[in-house]
Amino acid sequence: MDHQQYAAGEPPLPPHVLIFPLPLQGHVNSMLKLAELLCVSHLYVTVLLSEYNHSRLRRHGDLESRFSRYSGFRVATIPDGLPDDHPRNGERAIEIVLSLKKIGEFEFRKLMESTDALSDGGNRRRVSCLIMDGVLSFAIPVVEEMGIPFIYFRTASACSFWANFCFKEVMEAGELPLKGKDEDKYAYWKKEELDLIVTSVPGMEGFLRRRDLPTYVRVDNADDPGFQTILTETRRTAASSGLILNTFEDLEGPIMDQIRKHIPNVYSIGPLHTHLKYRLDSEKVESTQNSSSFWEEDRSCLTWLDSQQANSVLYVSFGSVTILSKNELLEFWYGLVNSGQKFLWVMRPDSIIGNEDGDENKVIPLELEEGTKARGYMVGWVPQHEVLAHPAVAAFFTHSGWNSTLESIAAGMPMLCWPYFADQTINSRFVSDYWKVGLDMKDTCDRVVIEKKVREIMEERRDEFLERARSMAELAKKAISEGGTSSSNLNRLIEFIKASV
Ligand SMILES: O=c1ccn([C@@H]2O[C@H](COP(=O)(O)OP(=O)(O)O[C@H]3O[C@H](CO)[C@@H](O)[C@H](O)[C@H]3O)[C@@H](O)[C@H]2O)c(=O)[nH]1
Ligand SMILES: C[C@H]1CC[C@@H]2C(C(=O)O)=CO[C@@H](O)[C@@H]21
Repeated sequence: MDHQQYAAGEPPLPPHVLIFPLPLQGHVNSMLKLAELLCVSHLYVTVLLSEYNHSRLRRHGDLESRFSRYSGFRVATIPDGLPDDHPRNGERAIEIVLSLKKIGEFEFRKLMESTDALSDGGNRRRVSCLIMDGVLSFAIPVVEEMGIPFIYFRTASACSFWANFCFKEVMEAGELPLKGKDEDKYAYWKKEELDLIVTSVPGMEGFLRRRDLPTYVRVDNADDPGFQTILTETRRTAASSGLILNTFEDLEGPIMDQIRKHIPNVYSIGPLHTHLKYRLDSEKVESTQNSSSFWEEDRSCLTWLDSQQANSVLYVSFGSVTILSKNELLEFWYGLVNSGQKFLWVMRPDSIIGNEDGDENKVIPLELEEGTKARGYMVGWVPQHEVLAHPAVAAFFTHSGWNSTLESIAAGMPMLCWPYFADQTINSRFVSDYWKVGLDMKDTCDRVVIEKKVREIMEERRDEFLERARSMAELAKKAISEGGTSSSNLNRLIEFIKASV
């Protein structure tokens, strides 16, 4: 126990956890949920955000009001090193990692030294534990010098973490599916070589194909800075006191057993969104419809859903990073309209390449406009948890980001997957071929295929997927309930944090 942290006769100050998510929506969402779970357990928490994202959250989310009931909660900020007009989306999202790798240590050291480890003039204990995003290790030299223990939180799936962890072996086995220099992605997708089974990721030998590997491997040479960064940052996790994953044992237990051979202390504590709701309910804390969105939520979609028949709508969203070319947009649009199904489609304002001047209406053929008026509804950003829980929604057409995948699993919702990049390509393979709760449509963007798959997920095979999705949702519920694996792991994590002061 650190005796300098409280005056004689005063009760000791609570442990102080510093949480640093990679500044992307998908990472901030799940790490803020962990932050709130720790606040509910009366720990002091500081969340470190990038200045850029903090201002977006202040504009569109409800961070301040949501956390105002926790006196031990604070936000701190550092720059991400990118200019304000950097897109921070699409394939360029990796540049956030590369930029922080360059400037992060300097900025983090400055922050920790100038604030005496965020101790607020002695009102708070100095940071006693760091929970760091699993792709960022720049803070580690600083906390090691200060004697602060650290844990990684990888916000992606266990299956993708494990495949990334094995990249070196994949490379040594000659199984890296390198893309030709300047090769167009559609030509690359057609390569038969991508259908070969990967043998060098233990536990996935039977069904993982090269095209299912996380897309960091889709580079023209193994020296690519993005690929190398993911490889080294993932391997570094083994040097930490533990690894937190937003998943649960009944979903990814066998894969986590592989990870535990290298990192014995794995805390699977997901699904975090339902876990948080469960603990807030147990503590009789009102759980508001909280939003940590970087875009304004358009709640009119709920009114539109209210006017639709039960199980009649396909929810379409490709998350916070995906960007589509105008051609891809048209293929999706025709596929959806031609399927004859109702759809609610999230189209972020920044998600179409070349639409910065807001001229999207110029290119929309009349039949698409009419088909959308009759059967569709489009919005910029939605309250996704509420949409997935709405009785009108029958299936989720998703990019297979890990939060969306887990949110869909917890809602017992079948999925049609069109992975865009990163971990999404392996998540979608697990959805279709391991958990069998949906269809994988990777590496194609063709209106005829889209129409066919939409019909399959909405009509022809929905019952089959629904049955498995509902039993998976039950297992997710069991995991976060008292005595469940995620609940016990969260308690174990809190004990670790308390013991490290
Ligand atoms: O209209 C919308 C659309 C999305 N969401 C939320 O935004 C999050 C999106 O996260 P995710 O589904 O994980 O996708 P990305 O935003 O693409 O997340 C990034 O981060 C994830 C976690 O590491 C990775 O799995 C993804 O590949 C990566 O792109 C989810 O919580 C959604 O509920 C909304 O609230 N409203
Ligand atoms: C931009 C990407 C860097 C790595 C992150 C990731 C992961 O495997 O942790 C998944 O998708 C992206 O969010 C991140």
